[in-house]
Amino acid sequence: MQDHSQSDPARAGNHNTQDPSARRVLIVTAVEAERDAVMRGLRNADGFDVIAAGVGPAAAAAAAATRLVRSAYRLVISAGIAGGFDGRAEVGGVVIADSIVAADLGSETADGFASVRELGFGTDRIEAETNASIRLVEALKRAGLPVSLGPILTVSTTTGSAERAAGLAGQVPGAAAEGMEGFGVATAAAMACVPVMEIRAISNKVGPRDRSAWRIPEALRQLETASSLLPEVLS
Ligand SMILES: O=C(O)c1cccc(C(=O)CC[C@H]2O[C@@H](n3cnc4c(=O)[nH]cnc43)[C@H](O)[C@@H]2O)c1
Repeated sequence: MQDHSQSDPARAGNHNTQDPSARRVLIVTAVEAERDAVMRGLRNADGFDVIAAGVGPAAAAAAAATRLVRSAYRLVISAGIAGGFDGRAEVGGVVIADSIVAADLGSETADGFASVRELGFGTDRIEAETNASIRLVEALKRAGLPVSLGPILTVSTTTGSAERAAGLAGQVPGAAAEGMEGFGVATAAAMACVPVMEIRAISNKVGPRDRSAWRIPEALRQLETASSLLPEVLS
């Protein structure tokens, strides 16, 4: 795990503080390029720790949980690039989660996919912090970025076919984007009773895999812009 906290030496020993004003925001990305984009956007703003946890829900959950037991946070954010569902999120746009959905956590059955919720083993959906998410959507619109609010799916295997994309869109009505870390971060946040958000800049369409069509530099710029709005939105 790469840890590039915008650290404040004064908070050493600040573990589990009861002072809400002292609590910080934890932002978890998958890779260093995403972390660096978030940090460029934040421009050394106070009160944010940004870490690159690695790809996938397990690394994201473990890294977030490790930070959450060491320090008190008022909010945790899963941030990065993602695939966008046709008609819901365009490449070069941004998606903010209203809910964070574990889209492939469950069982295949004779009748199709059954989620962990349907199987009676827990939840497949964690609601995002509503007010801050809506404020960020409004700020992104004012900044002129294409933005949508909707479910962001977490998968352990990226979608690689039109059939799978259609299946996921049918399984989760309104599905807007697909990433690989959100539900891991959200699970760690929920267990620590901390609200969560997910911010995804769209680098590619969800569907047949064509890495040459991924617009990563553009998505990282949009992630940077979205991150630059956070200090005001969360103040
Ligand atoms: O190669 C690079 O320069 C580079 C820079 C930034 C990020 C990457 C990644 O490969 C990030 C992997 C990360 O991206 C998410 N992601 C993006 N598109 C999808 C998708 O269609 N389905 C699922 N996840 C997607 C995911 O969260 C990965 O962790 C490379």
